Amino acid sequence: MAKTSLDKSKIKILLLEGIHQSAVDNFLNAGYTNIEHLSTSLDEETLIEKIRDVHFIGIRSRTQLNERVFAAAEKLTAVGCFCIGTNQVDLNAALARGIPVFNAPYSNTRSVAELVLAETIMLLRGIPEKSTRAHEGGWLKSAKNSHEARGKTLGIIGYGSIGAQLSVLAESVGLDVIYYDVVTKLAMGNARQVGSLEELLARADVVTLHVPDVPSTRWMITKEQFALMKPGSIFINASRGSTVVIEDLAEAIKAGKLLGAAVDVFPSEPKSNDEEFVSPLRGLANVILTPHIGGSTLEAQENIGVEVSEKLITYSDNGTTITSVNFPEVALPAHPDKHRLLHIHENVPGVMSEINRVLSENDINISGQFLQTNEKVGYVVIDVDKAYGVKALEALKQVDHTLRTRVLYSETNYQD
Ligand SMILES: NC(=O)C1=CN([C@@H]2O[C@H](COP(=O)(O)OP(=O)(O)OC[C@H]3O[C@@H](n4cnc5c(N)ncnc54)[C@H](O)[C@@H]3O)[C@@H](O)[C@H]2O)C=CC1
Ligand SMILES: O=C(O)C(=O)COP(=O)(O)O
Repeated sequence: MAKTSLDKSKIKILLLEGIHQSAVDNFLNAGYTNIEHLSTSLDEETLIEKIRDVHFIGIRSRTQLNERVFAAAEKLTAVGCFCIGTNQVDLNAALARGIPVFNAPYSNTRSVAELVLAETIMLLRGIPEKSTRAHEGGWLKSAKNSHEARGKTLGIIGYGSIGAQLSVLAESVGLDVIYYDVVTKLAMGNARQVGSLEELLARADVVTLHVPDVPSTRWMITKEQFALMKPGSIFINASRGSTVVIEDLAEAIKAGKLLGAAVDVFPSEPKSNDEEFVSPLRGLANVILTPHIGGSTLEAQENIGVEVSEKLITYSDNGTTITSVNFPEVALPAHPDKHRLLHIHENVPGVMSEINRVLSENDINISGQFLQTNEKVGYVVIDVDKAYGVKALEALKQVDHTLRTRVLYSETNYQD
């Protein structure tokens, strides 16, 4: 088993928001036993207190890791977002402290695509309203405003992992698919990319959003965009609540411009299942409201638990940062007979020569070196002979612009 600089039982892991047990099992199997596993998110003050002695934190979309939280997280080594979105994490604050952030870019995409296809069909048939009326003792048997999906046009905004999968599923029930993306994307099946958002809005019977929360998508759908949509069309958002002006959506539905909507994500979401959900969409007919559960299936959550815990374990055991969303990516081989030094520094000229100088001045023999940088940070990994572990780490700590250092001891000569 790989040896880290700290005894694994001293490496504290905090998992929030009901992360799947598969993650806990994975950590335990890898020798990490100091795990706190909570079913909820934490408010900022509690999180700040708790994170002080945490080495690895696992969160989902609800926990905000901002500058204040990072400032308190003195021992934090890496962050795992057990979801796709990383907008809840101040990635620059993490990077400035030499903390890589990982996520699970694919594991819940199918769950979202299935839900959106199901909602498309339900909304085209006016099922939410008919079902609500039946529960109340009413009987809305009518074909008015009810349509088959076959031959209707589905407009997908953001043709990434979710949008592209939805495209394939949608064609299988006879929907014609068009999509708009800021990047030219390979079309699945018979889908066609359109040149502008305006064109997509004007042509689609059902519009669905699958973009990340980035500056270009903030409030990208407002009353102006609803005005461009076909009368009687349907709008779906399972991306982020920051993309749509929700009051404008409520207006478009009340005015009868849209026949229905399904919304899974909101500008403001309850912090826990005990908090009231407040929204201008509440009570509107033919509107499906779901509590941010697009990716919440047992299958997705189990896979995410495995995927992200593996990334954290690999970083802890071996230093590999492949697929990190904010950090220079380095893929590293095993180091059975060498100690491994990890040095994270500000990316300014001269740091590498300084590192090599201090190692050479201390007569430390380098047997392997790996370097990757991004705009702000450099990540260098140096394998050295087993005799030099602690000495070399101390030398590296003296280098100007150092953000963080760690040593991973040789698997054949563990020193705590
Ligand atoms: N409701 C839920 O539970 C879930 C929500 N999500 C959300 O869905 C988002 C999308 O997920 P993926 O498809 O996996 O992401 P992705 O990164 O694979 O795809 C996003 C696509 O949006 C495009 N895009 C970016 N800015 C755009 C703009 N201004 N206009 C048009 N297209 C733009 C990108 O080029 C990319 O093709 C995530 O970022 C996350 O916020 C993801 C999983 C679950
Ligand atoms: O994967 C994402 O980005 C999601 O929005 C899902 O978030 P969750 O893990 O359900 O809090």
